[in-house]
Amino acid sequence: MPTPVFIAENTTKTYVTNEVEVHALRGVSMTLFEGEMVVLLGPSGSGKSTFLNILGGLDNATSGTVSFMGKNLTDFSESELTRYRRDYVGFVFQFYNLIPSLNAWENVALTTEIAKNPMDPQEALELVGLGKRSSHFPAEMSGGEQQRVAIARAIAKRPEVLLCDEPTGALDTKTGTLVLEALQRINKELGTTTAIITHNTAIQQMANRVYVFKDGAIESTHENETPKQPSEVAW
Ligand SMILES: Nc1ncnc2c1ncn2[C@@H]1O[C@H](COP(=O)(O)OP(=O)(O)OP(=O)(O)O)[C@@H](O)[C@H]1O
Repeated sequence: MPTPVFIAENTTKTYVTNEVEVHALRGVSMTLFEGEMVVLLGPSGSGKSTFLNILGGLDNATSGTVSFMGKNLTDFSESELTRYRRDYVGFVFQFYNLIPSLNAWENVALTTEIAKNPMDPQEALELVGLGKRSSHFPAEMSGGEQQRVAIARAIAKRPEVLLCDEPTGALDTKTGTLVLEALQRINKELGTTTAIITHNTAIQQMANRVYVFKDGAIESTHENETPKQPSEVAW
């Protein structure tokens, strides 16, 4: 039996702004298993990022429970959440958030210096196919290369989970494929449980399991018996 990493049960999230309530999540239940790659699809505003942020300890649920490896995240204090994010979670966002004045190696070293059991920054860069670019600065790299540095930075601390919010959203097909190949390689070689939010429905073909969000709930889910390689996915 695969081990559950996350178990979310009936998770809701209501944002209240100027007395207006937005029901971003209306009762999401989902189990993510160790080593899985899942894709979250759904229209804009359907709650995907809110859910991913709750899994990653960047936000908290209004009701329901979310457990990570048997521990209830909803009971964590702020300092426990900070430790959880630092030790267990890698984040990748649409925009790479690299420090322009640091080269690729130094950008990755920023996280390895505070991690418990990090890999060498060079090893992380090699995993994403940028072993030869470690002394290059962000301005000297393409968008896809910068995103791969951001992925190297996220995985260099050997996180249990990698949470990616539109990792290819700013990229063309060719560079996007390289980024997806890096994510798939990390998932396979390190066994990192990976969740990817995307608007690109073709990307679902590389996942083990797909969840489609609608209006703050999961509208449908399905499994892929044989996930495809990014290079086989036409988009
Ligand atoms: N901090 C916030 N304060 C108030 N409302 C918010 C906040 N964050 C998200 N929302 C609202 O919650 C709903 C869900 O947003 P969310 O970003 O989770 O959707 P999404 O599916 O990720 O959308 P997208 O694909 O556009 O990123 C939206 O109506 C959004 O406006």
